[in-house]
Amino acid sequence: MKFLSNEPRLPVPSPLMMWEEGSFANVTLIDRWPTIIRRVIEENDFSPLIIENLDNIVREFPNGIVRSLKGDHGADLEAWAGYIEPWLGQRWIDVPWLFAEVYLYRRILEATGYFTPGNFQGIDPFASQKSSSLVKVIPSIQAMSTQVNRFVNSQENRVSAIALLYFALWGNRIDLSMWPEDAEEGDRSRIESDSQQANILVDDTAKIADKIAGFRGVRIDFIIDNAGFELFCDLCLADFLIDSGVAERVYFHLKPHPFFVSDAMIKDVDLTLSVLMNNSNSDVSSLGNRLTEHINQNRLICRDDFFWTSPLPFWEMPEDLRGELGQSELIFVKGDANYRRLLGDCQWSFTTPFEDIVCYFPAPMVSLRTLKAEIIAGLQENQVEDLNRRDPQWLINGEWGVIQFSD
Ligand SMILES: O=P(O)(O)OC[C@H]1O[C@](O)(CO)[C@@H](O)[C@@H]1O
Repeated sequence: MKFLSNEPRLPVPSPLMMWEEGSFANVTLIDRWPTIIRRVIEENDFSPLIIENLDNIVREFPNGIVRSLKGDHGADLEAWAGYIEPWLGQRWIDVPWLFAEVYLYRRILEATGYFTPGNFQGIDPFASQKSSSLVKVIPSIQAMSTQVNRFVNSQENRVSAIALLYFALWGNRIDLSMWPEDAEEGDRSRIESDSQQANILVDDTAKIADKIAGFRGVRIDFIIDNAGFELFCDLCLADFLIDSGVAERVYFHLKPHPFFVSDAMIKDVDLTLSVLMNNSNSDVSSLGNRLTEHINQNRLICRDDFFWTSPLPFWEMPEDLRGELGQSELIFVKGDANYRRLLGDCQWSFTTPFEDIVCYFPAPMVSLRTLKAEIIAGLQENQVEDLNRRDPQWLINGEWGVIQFSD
């Protein structure tokens, strides 16, 4: 029997909070957010007033109070009045982590005048980090473009699809809110084939490849996460789906404004394509040209929507967006923050069946996510015990991934 509902099938547990000392959410509030804001100040040429606005946000952590947004001309102000209402007047440390984090990124834009007519309107405070991270991964992009062009000319569609799914997963290891592009972390775009499979905790790739094998000229969607190497990997998968005839159209759902440092907007797709097209390596430029052709022919379509930058769980998706996504045969949900929203950022037991939570999703979906928050579903009990023994940081270090399919 098909279960039809707009909500998870199980009672929803309470959300992840930030007050628990030692939790990743607490470290995020106390250490990571101030670092992110200081970096925005260093990397931009903002006015003294804007710098003061940004400094003031840092001073609010952790005991400052959640307040309404100022009338900064954002098209999302009315929606935000509703999101903030339940938490108004409460301390940052006492409100749910997901709400606080999304509110923080909106407050940064209020502080920098992103929506306000004036000198800094439309300036992406994270632009320089995004573009230097893209430059840094050019060698990986060159190596991968050669491979992708081979996939496109090969008859082995199943093998190609599986390889590209792994790339699209591990591309999510790079995330500038966690690992700034100049961090001494080694090259996170390096994808080693042995760790590709060994570190995947749930791997539904075979089921997805079977599903894709049955498609001809369908619609496929991506709820996109980071710009840079991850977006490049997503573009490679989209290119393959279109070229192989699997998809007639691929839709990319992007953020309407800067978010979580490295999240991709439509302008980041445009920038990536122009970097690819202008690269001196012919494998890279031909891939860039092909992707641009897909855009020109309306086969690769980029959309944005304020729902993607809201603090709501995905089961509160507005009806029009739900109807739109419902036309898709398969939706790739990319990255950690989107995974948190899929699960409502709640404290599910790690062994809760994934399907029992995400059954509300409007179309078959695949989550491709490396773990960067203390939330997950769909594991086996012995897996959790084993991971706790082997790698105490397994939930947050980005070294482990899931490819979880819900039909
Ligand atoms: O780019 P991603 O994969 O969505 O990750 C965003 C990161 O920011 C966080 O929200 C923490 O600040 C994590 O959940 C996640 O690691």
